[in-house]
Amino acid sequence: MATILSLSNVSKSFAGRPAIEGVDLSIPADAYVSLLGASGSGKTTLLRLIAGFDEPETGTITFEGTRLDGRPAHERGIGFVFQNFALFPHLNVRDNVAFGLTHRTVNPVRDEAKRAAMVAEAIEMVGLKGLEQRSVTQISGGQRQRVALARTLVTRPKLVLLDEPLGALDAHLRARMRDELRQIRRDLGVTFLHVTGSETEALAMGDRLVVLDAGRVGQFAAPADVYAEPASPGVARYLNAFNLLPGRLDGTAFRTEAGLLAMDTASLRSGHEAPVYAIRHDCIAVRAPATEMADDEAGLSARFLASEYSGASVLSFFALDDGRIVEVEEHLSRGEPQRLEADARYALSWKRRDALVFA
Ligand SMILES: Nc1ncnc2c1ncn2[C@@H]1O[C@H](COP(=O)(O)OP(=O)(O)OP(=O)(O)O)[C@@H](O)[C@H]1O
Repeated sequence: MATILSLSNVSKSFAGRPAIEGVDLSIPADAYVSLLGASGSGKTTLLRLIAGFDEPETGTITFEGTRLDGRPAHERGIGFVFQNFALFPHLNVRDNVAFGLTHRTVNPVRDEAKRAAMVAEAIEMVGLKGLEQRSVTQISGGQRQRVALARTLVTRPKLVLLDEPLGALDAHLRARMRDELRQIRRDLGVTFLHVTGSETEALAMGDRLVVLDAGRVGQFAAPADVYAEPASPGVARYLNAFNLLPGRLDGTAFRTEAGLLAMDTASLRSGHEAPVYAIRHDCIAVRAPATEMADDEAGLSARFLASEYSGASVLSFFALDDGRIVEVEEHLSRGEPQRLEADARYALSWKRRDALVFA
């Protein structure tokens, strides 16, 4: 796959504190790339460096084979859509979309007929046909979001940076816009680099997923691969799908404060400073206390605290003997959820091969 954007050893700090550290990335052309990370992990800083609102202290950024060092934002040919997409309130939908084409310094489109055709095409693409004359103060949040997108797409960038573009929308609209964004991107064949703090959004939308961990690239892979095999406890934490139990290797097992966990040697991922045992929420079975474990299983005893329904699944919270909370996810498609008694003890168990042991 051809590379459209590459970053090599890019770093940026604020008042001596690193925000981005030694980032190397090759973003493929014609792809949807999600960028996930905790608050403060450097996501916005990275986008600002690519867009040209900030310059890196070290490293180089290359876009379509050309180094971007020192080149101002408006000459980079990179589009961006930010969360608080400031539209011009005194202009209607069409004029908001046309604004960027008319006023840009590089290749402004002054031919009126050509400009009108490009604007109409962009408006149609984002599904706003019929609303051209409407003031942007008289349309819904989702429609405003689409105006912001059309305003960027009309300039036909090969790369669009999106910083939490769905952040201001309600849950229902967010879900719908996810599909629309993917579809629009596919139709155009451009690259989207989409920053989100939501792991579900990142996993659902990206063909590729970058996980930023304290200013560094924690992992860059297909979402399914990151989910199945996070590269570090830090990456696993952002996915919000793993129980992470600190402890230490003890012979062929892993010792936690809450008990000894049998493990397969194939589960071991070496090279990590602070040892952590990781087991995904949806890999854990809840059984009667003192249920015998099979030879290929591991588990711990825990006290049931509470459950939370979230549509298709139930998330149950248990306390281990060291007070640590373990989460168990049960998919309702597999049948009625178990009835669990508050404060009662249960045996939590899982297949050893489903665990990852970072040590
Ligand atoms: N202009 C600035 N001046 C000083 N520090 C800054 C500035 N911009 C960002 N930072 C710091 O750099 C780090 C990374 O910030 P950044 O906004 O890139 O994170 P983020 O991952 O986008 O966070 P969020 O998800 O909360 O938006 C943070 O510690 C932040 O406080």
